[in-house]
Formats: sequence, structure tokens, C-alpha cells
Amino acid sequence: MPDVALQASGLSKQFISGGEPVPVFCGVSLLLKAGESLALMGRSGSGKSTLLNLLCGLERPDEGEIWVGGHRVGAAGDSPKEQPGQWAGLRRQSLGVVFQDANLMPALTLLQNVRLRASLAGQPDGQGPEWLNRLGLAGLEHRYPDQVSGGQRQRAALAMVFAMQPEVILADEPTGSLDRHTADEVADQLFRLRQETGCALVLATHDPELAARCGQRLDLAHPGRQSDCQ
Ligand SMILES: Nc1ncnc2c1ncn2[C@@H]1O[C@H](COP(=O)(O)OP(=O)(O)OP(=O)(O)O)[C@@H](O)[C@H]1O
Repeated sequence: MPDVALQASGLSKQFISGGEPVPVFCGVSLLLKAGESLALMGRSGSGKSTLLNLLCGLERPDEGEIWVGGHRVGAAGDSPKEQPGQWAGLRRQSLGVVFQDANLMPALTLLQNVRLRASLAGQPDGQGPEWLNRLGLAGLEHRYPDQVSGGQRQRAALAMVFAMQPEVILADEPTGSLDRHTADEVADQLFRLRQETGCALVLATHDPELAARCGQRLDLAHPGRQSDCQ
């Protein structure tokens, strides 16, 4: 695994709403080595999800560059024709993305979801039961996502992402919809497995306790950040 897992430099993004530009953030930079973790903090609407979308290629930056595993993969001026395939390959193999919801395919069991994700990443799918077991889901392998609780779905989504053995996990409020006790359990499993596997982690969260478990913190609500945007 390369030493620098994820790097971004000078990222800026604005949307157009009602014909008017709406700046979200400007000049955002970050650097994560293998095994490091970063909490993305900021009030609602400060751009946490938007930044995660840039870091996994679902949105393009207006300015700035992104490197994954030492390779420059995204820059503001890149041809849109070249980028989708490159980013899709990274999301298949190197970038494990955990969104707030809609991570699991509803027509597949938890085990089938984990196996599919592992095999798409070129990893052994025979370890699916083990990943589910490590996330505390033994016995639920053959249930469908709508037959388990929200916390169990979040754990299955994490099992799926760890089964990819990615270089980087990007997680958007992975415990946001859970009660405190379940959120703590899911967070414990997330950080334990992150440490074991050595992947880097970027975590968008409103939860200061969860953020405190990350080695680095980036606050998108920092005063002046949006007013810096021209
Ligand atoms: N496709 C879009 N078109 C226009 N504006 C958008 C679009 N997507 C996001 N925005 C705006 O960009 C800003 C940042 O949104 P984003 O979802 O990244 O914030 P967030 O920090 O993740 O919020 P939350 O904590 O509520 O999830 C918001 O003002 C939002 O309304």
C-alpha cells in the first residue's frame, strides 16, 4: 500500500442555484497516509458530503487536484470523457464509500452483497461470512437488507467495504441515524477494523465523540472559508 493514501490540494466547489453561483468551499487541502483518519466537521450545508463526492469522483472540483495512492486522478481541468471510467475503477478497488443510506443492493442478501463487492474488487469472496461475523452479523447472512435493523444495515455496509480491502474508506455519517449505544458499537467496529487493515479513513460527522477518535480534523465551517470564495 503506498504511503500517501489520499491527497487533495486547493479544492473549490460551487453549485449554480436559480442561475446564481453558490460557493460551498474554497481552497480545501488534505493529506492522509495509510492508516490515518480524518474527521470532516461542519454545520449542515457546509459541504461535507460535497467534499466526499469530490474525493470519490462523483462530483468534479471547480479548482484543485486529487491523488489516490500517489496517482493524480482528478483535477479541475481534466476531460470529463476520461474521468468516469478511472473513478469507477477506483471506487471498485481502492475507495470504499459508505453513504448515509442506499449502500446495499436490496435484491441481494447481506452475504451476497458482501461477496459481490469483494469480487468486484478482485478480493476473495469466500471471506464474506468472516467479514459479516467480524461486524457482529453472524446468523444474519441470508437476510435481505429490509429484513434487518438500520444499525445492522450500517454494519453490513461496513463489512462490504472492508471486504474490498480498499486503500481509503470515505464514510458519510456512518452512525448518524443510529441511537447512541448502537452508534458506539458500529464506531468501535469501524475503528478496530480500520486499525487492523491499515486503510485510511475520511469520516463526515456531526458527532464530536466520533470526530475525536480520528487523528486529524478538517472543519468546513471554519469562519471565513466561504467568504474566501470569489
Ligand atoms: N446538486 C446541488 N445543487 C445545488 N446545490 C447543492 C447541490 N448539492 C449540494 N448543494 C448545496 O451545497 C451545500 C453543501 O451541501 P452538502 O450536502 O455537501 O452539505 P453537508 O455539510 O454534507 O450537510 P449535512 O450535514 O446537512 O449533510 C448546501 O448548501 C447544499 O444545499
